[in-house]
Amino acid sequence: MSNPARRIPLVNLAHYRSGTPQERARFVQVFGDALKEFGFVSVEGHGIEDSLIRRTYSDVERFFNLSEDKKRRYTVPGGAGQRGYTGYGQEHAKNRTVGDLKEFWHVGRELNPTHPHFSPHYGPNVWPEEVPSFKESTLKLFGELDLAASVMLHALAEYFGVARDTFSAMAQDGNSILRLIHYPPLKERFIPGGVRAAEHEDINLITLLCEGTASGLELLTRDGEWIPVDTLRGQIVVDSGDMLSRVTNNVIPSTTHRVVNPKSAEDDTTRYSMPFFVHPYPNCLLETLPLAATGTGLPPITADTFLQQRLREIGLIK
Ligand SMILES: O=C(O)CCC(=O)C(=O)O
Ligand SMILES: [Fe+2]
Repeated sequence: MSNPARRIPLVNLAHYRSGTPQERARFVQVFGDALKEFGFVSVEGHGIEDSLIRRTYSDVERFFNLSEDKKRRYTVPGGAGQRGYTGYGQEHAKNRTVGDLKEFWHVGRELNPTHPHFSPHYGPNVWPEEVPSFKESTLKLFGELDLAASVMLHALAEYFGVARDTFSAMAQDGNSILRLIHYPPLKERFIPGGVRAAEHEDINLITLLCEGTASGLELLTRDGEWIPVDTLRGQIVVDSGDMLSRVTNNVIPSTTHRVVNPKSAEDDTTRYSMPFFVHPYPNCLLETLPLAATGTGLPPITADTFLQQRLREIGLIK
């Protein structure tokens, strides 16, 4: 059952960046409470130009309109889908075997191989020669989302009353990834039993989702109710992932969400979306922070080991 009357909280990032002390404090409170209680929050005033989002979607559409043969040339062998193209049905949610009804492209951070956070597991990017502007638009969007994310992570640290860079330092020059997703109409491609994105939790710290081009995203509330998430123009939807849950000792649990299949032939249109997964640097130790939690939490693990485990569980490492 989904109840369209419930809406996730909305905050304005400009209030945190340049508002009055009261506006800043209010942002911190609403943002933190929303992640804790809902696992999702909508953010406006994020400063990312609408024209950049349009331009990126247009490049993404041009890429996915290429033939299968051309697209497959950009799959990186042995790369666990972390850069370039991953084909339709390749990824499945943890604990499922049927692949999701989507294909996607991953853009990673451009790090020099001599950088201390460079890991041979993740890099370098590849670029589709058929869409010359793809590199510029996606890297620019990557940079802007990265910046917005670090501001949000500052606010989250303030929420917990810990040093402002507690979370942002984990993600600084980290393994964040921009995922450009194409969900074709079901009448064109379908896998029996498949879902556009079966219910799952994101692996990373937080995810920033620019508005999708069609509806379908739903979240599972902490009390077990599926509700639709509107990804409106001008707003970024933010959700909490497993790594944040781990370092906060589940004070901020990760949030289960999914993208449901179109419900009618009329709704059976193409959907694009662009989640930006904020990841720590590979050697970052995910250990329980001394926040308000009780108990000691799970044993420390590096972000890299954790991610490799999860990539196996979702079928990207065979
Ligand atoms: O397409 C969307 O709106 C969400 C996709 C998603 O949840 C994911 O790729 O982890
Ligand atoms: Fe997700």
